[in-house]
Amino acid sequence: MDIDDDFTFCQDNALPNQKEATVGSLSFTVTSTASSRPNESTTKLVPTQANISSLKSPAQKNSVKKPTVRAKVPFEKGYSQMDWLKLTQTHPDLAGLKGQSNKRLISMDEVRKHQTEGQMWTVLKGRVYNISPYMKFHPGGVDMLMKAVGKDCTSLFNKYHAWVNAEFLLEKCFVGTLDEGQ
Ligand code: HEM
Repeated sequence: MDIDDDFTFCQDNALPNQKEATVGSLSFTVTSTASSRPNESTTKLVPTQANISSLKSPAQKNSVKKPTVRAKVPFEKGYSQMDWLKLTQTHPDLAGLKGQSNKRLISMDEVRKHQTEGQMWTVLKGRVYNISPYMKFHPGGVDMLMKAVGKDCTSLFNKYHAWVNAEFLLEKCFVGTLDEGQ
């Protein structure tokens, strides 16, 4: 509300262009307000801080997304993905088969029994792997991969990285096919 419109705002003798007038027995103080208003065209409207933020569209507000935290573990020297690929090409028996065929069915019971150093088995998408040699190469860390040992880790695997080509990475660690009928 403007000062001039506010009848509670008393400015006795404060305004210019005042004169006395009478109508019958009543007398009034007549005040001309024509020149007392500031020139509105020169008035600047400066938005407050609160207004500035409310002027932003919702799209602008949410355009900066927080990055998803990825718990990738820095690899130890000699345990990069490149080192793993080299090892898969040079090691004669990463699966630890010792001459046994990998063209056989393996029960879940047998998988559960393989939880020792050198023989850590897991099931991924119906295939059984010895992940023991891959432990220190796993970019998600040893602790995470240990959760897969002796179990079917398919859902965990898909939860963290369904896009990873494990069939290729663990090709040389393949020990057999899970016997789904058991
Ligand atoms: C068993 C076979 C597995 C293989 C071959 C494998 C392989 C990989 C690879 C290649 C990466 C790097 C992914 C990237 O750079 O985008 C990775 C990261 C990771 N893995 Fe695995 N992984 C396996 C199982 C698991 C399991 C069972 C878990 C969880 C219990 C897990 C948890 C993680 C985590 C937390 C990361 C780091 C975060 C990320 O890259 O998004 N992995 N893994």
